[in-house]
Amino acid sequence: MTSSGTLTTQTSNSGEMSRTVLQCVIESDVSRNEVLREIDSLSCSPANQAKRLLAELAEAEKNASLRSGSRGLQARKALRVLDGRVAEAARLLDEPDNEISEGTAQQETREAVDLLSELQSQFEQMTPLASLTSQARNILSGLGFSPATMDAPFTTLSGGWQMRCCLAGVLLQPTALLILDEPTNFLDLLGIIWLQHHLLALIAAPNPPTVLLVSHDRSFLDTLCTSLLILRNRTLTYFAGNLSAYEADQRDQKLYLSRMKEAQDRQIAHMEKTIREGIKLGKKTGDDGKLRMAKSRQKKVDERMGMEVGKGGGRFKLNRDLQGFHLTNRASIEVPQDERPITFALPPAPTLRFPGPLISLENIAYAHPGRSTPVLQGVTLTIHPGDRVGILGLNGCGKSTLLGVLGGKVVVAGVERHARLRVGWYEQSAVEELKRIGEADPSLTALQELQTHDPALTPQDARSLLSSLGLRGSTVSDTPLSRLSGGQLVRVALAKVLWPMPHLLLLDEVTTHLDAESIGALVEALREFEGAVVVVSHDRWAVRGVVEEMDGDEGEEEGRRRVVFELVKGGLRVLEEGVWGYERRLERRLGGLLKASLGG
Ligand SMILES: Nc1ncnc2c1ncn2[C@@H]1O[C@H](COP(=O)(O)OP(=O)(O)OP(=O)(O)O)[C@@H](O)[C@H]1O
Repeated sequence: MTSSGTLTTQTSNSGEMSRTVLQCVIESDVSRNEVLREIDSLSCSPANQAKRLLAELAEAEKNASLRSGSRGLQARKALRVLDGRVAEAARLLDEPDNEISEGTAQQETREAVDLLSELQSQFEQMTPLASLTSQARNILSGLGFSPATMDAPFTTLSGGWQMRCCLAGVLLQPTALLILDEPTNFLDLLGIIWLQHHLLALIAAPNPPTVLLVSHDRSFLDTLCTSLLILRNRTLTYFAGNLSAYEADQRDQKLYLSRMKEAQDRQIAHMEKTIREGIKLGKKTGDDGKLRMAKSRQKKVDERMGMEVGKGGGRFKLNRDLQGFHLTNRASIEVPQDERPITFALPPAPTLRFPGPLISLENIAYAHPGRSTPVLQGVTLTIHPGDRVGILGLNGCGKSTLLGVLGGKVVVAGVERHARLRVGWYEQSAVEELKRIGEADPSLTALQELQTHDPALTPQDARSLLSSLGLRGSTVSDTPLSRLSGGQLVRVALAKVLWPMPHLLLLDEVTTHLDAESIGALVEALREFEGAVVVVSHDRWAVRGVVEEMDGDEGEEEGRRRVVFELVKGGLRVLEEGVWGYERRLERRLGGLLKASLGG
């Protein structure tokens, strides 16, 4: 059976009050449901199928040309069907058929029996419920559910966990086409790594589904994708390879074509010079040979310069590589022009009048009101100007709470700040907050919102700040906030964080609504930023890009500390092997669960 699973369509299926998470996941198997429904409709609708079948059989019984044995057999078959005893009916179907005469009644009976037989074979191919349940439990574990949460009612879950449950439902289905739209959005790194391995195993298994994946997580995309569909300027292009390969190919193509064009331009200039000289000399001396040679060269310049290599990499051939009517025999060399590149330009960080650390936390502890267990305990951390600090950790380990302490919202003992410290804090909920503001005032624009944030900000300064983050023109002054995309709202939120310019930037899951190209541009800008940056993210590529040293960095930024911490059991632990080491550790931790999720 060919079917497709989508993450989005499952939400409403899972909304019933009493069903547990596990039930929701199992029942979201659409192909299984389809077969069960059909069997159900055959056996449970006496008003149509059953009555008609029985009536036809009774009619057939009266027909002298039918042998009673055959009629009896058909009747028994139908009754089994109507009872919903599918396996029993299939066994009867395997019994040798008796002689059956032609006729409408018999024809319909035969159709019903065939249909049942087909349903039976589909049903047999379906995973038995017991193993489906254990598979569902493994998938839910991989996505971070504890056994207790699996048996809790679906409606008691938060939005993020409900989305994980829907994702589990999609992953459970046998499917020919698996469409996943930003599946990592609600996952922590452990969940992302599990999903990555689960999908890798799925596509390596016999009869793998085609997986159509939309994601802004580069590491995830690069590991999984074997080909890309690039939608740009309303045109869809195909590339055989992953995102890194595509970018490298684009760079190589551009370099190759621009070198080819430069060389050919020099050659043309030289040929034109010799043509001019040849014509001049030919006319002066009356040498027709020179004039003929100049003419032939001119023809070559006019018709034969351009692409020397065809689409397949071989010699350029007019018929194959340049179809249609053309005035020349070659395609001209088109060096791909960069589209308006996506850039983020962060204003320079202000300097502090006197030196010293920006902020120090000395053995701090914090428990949320009403909670007995502290979410932070014994945390010691010092941040100096220019530092790059990454904080990784599983969902709920306290990363946002720690940023709350650094940002001054959560007040605890043991915190010392530089007297002039200005902190810019991009909160995880920044986009949702802007959406709320936009809904409350449907005419409010990004420009107005920025000026509300700081009335001292002139419209020109607000425009130039938004423009440095990639928002320009009528998008900032005419389009209401409520109509901006998630990526555009991230830019508005960042503009608010960057004004007035902070010494310390706290970024909590800033990549969530950005596309891969924008994330690349933001990472690039953050690498250049002179102030200190603390980044919390489940995006391995982004944390690596902002915090860790890259080739060619050495010696460039003396004194800049780069460190990645894991926040675990309330405390910070330095990840000596950085993001890479953490990823490997999580893989080891997932161990058997990775094998179990595919029933292996
Ligand atoms: N205002 C609050 N009152 C009570 N508990 C809270 C509050 N805010 C957060 N918590 C709890 O504190 C713990 C840490 O939450 P926090 O948001 O800091 O984690 P996190 O590591 O940032 O999670 P995530 O990766 O999901 O963003 C969680 O168990 C959370 O439920």
